[in-house]
Amino acid sequence: MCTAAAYKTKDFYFGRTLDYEFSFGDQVTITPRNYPFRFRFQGTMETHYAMIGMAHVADDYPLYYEAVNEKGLGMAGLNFVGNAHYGEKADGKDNVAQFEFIPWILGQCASVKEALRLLEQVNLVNTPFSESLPLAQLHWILADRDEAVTVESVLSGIHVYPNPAGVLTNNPPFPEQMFNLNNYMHLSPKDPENCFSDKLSLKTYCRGMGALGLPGDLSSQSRFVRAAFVKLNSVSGDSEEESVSQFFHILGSVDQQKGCSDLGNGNFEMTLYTCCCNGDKGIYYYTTYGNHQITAVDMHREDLEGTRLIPYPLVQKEQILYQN
Ligand SMILES: C[C@H](CCC(=O)NCCS(=O)(=O)O)[C@H]1CC[C@H]2[C@@H]3CC[C@@H]4C[C@H](O)CC[C@]4(C)[C@H]3C[C@H](O)[C@]12C
Repeated sequence: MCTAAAYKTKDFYFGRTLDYEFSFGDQVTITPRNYPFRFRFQGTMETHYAMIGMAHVADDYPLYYEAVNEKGLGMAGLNFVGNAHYGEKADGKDNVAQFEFIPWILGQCASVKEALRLLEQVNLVNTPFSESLPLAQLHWILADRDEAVTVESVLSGIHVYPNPAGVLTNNPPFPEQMFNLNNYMHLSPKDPENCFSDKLSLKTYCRGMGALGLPGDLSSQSRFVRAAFVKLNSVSGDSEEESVSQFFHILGSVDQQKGCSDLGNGNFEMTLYTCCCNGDKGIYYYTTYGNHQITAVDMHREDLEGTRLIPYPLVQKEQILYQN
């Protein structure tokens, strides 16, 4: 499972948790403007917006899990197993292989508005990257500082939904996730009133009782409710430190500890990494399961006119600051 969120203070922040039982070999990867993207059906994109995100680099190609571009548009792919469906190549469409979707959009679009226009033409094609990297069943959240949408390619075609919650997890399909929030409209960050009965003198005996009933488990529907509640009620200062810190706290609400989701054979799902991209500054912040210190890569410290990928291996070990 994974959870993604878009958040705005002074700047725009976008990030996700990636939950899985093993790593694909992830690297924070910058794609500069002149790296040629060779699409399977759409020819070569010689120049494009620069982007930064987490990717598995294979054959010198950045297989992005999520990224933001230099214009502040962010996009993340999250598992959508059993529902995702990609088609065959179709005439008169922009045929984009599933693994090319993030470069296709972030390479050319400066905003969600621009992406919506491009999406009308897109046909997501079921071509795998390679034999060893087969199709991933995903859906996507696309967000800028003004709005967010969810993109789902299913049997009936591509659907683009406005995403006013600005969060995404996994199954069920997005309209059901949003409908399910109706069940939680009574949750509040404020103290509850006694609506139960005026014949009982019920009282708030501690803080935080307004959100009693917020689901605490790791299922994707529960994480959706939790991430939406925490994000939409989030209060933080708007400095870079306060915003980034708050963003990690928001995603901390859906953190998966190793041991709590047993997949059998000694495998456990856990939050392998959590990231927060500042879309305005092009800075990618991350923590990993084994390293709680926030590490950052700033794309503007690199030559964005370059032609070669710039990958950074993750800092995976805990860095403890001894005070004595
Ligand atoms: C595993 C992750 C989702 C985590 C998740 O949600 N786990 C819950 C399981 S569940 O919800 O219980 O089912 C997803 C998210 C993004 C994916 C990569 C996207 C690029 C590339 C596409 C290629 O085609 C295949 C290889 C490739 C590197 C992909 C590997 C893997 O698929 C990634 C990491």
